[in-house]
Amino acid sequence: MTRPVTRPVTGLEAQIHVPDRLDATITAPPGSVVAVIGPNGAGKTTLLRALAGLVEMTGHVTVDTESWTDPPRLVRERHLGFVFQDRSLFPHLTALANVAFGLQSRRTPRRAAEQVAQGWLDRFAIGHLAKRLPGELSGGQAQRVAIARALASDPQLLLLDEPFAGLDVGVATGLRIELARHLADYRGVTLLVTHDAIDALTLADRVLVVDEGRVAQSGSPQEVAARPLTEHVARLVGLNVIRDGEGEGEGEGQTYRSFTPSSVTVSVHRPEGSARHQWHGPIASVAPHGDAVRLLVATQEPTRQELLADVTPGAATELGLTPGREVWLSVKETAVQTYAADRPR
Ligand SMILES: Nc1ncnc2c1ncn2[C@@H]1O[C@H](COP(=O)(O)OP(=O)(O)OP(=O)(O)O)[C@@H](O)[C@H]1O
Repeated sequence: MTRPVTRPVTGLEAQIHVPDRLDATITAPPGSVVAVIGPNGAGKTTLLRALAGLVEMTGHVTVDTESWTDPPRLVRERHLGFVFQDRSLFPHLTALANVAFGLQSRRTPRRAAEQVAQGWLDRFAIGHLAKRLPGELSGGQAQRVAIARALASDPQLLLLDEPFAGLDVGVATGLRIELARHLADYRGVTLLVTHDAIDALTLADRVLVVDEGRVAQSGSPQEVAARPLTEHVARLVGLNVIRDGEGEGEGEGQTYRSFTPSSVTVSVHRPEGSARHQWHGPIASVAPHGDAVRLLVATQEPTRQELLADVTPGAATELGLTPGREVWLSVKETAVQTYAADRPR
């Protein structure tokens, strides 16, 4: 759906400070999809809620050259669509009326709003549930209504907080395809909080990594996946990453080393020689991973972090690789990628 051009479309520019919770700067051009990733409690939801006007903040939020913070606009005065984790559908309105609500509040006549709303519900395969109240829907169905509602009014800013969480795989896949189709034509800015590397890699043009209330990294999904700067992202993309010179400060100038779990050699005795990339510690967990067995090893000084190593099922049995077993890990120099952190943009 395209919106008539009534104002400049320049995207999002925001600087957000929420005491003790978040300090983040974000810019996103029109039509871009920014995946926001980071561990639990990092500040991702706070970022979205601050943009929506639901959290007290200092700084500024500018969308398509309009300031939403100076003077402060109420949530309902911000043209945004959001799906928060609690879904927050209006309990007394039917699914159809929930989706039509945003359109009507932007002066679309009721009949027309309901037609558009029905189209969205049909697209998400829940058209037959239009007359149900949220309390009569399953969690997954309510989530689809919430996503339909967020998209239907063609907002300037779309905020999706883990929209696929808790859905079964088939439904999530269908929604992803539908959402990707919609986002391809959407001229506003989308922020998508996700714990899924697939979402970040397939739906987003940019990734913003939030860690401990700060932006730890930002870049294209390919850049971030290839050169992760946080352990959390390394895990999401299935890599090991080690920060060199711990304690020497972080961010710009810091050097990182990354390598794949399959490049790690696991032995139960200290390997001969003095390989530069060698660690030692007990196995924390063992799990199947595709055709391999993936070990998580809690390495000791000086790295003191968990590293992944893939071994064949045969080797796992032969070497008795079970949790608690002490092992040595080593990696050849040629398998290690070394890079420096750029300043987060
Ligand atoms: N209403 C609140 N009042 C005070 N602190 C809060 C409030 N909501 C969240 N926090 C704190 O702010 C920090 C960031 O929380 P936030 O919900 O933004 O994290 P998140 O990255 O979205 O995490 P998750 O992935 O678990 O949803 C956490 O330390 C959290 O405990």
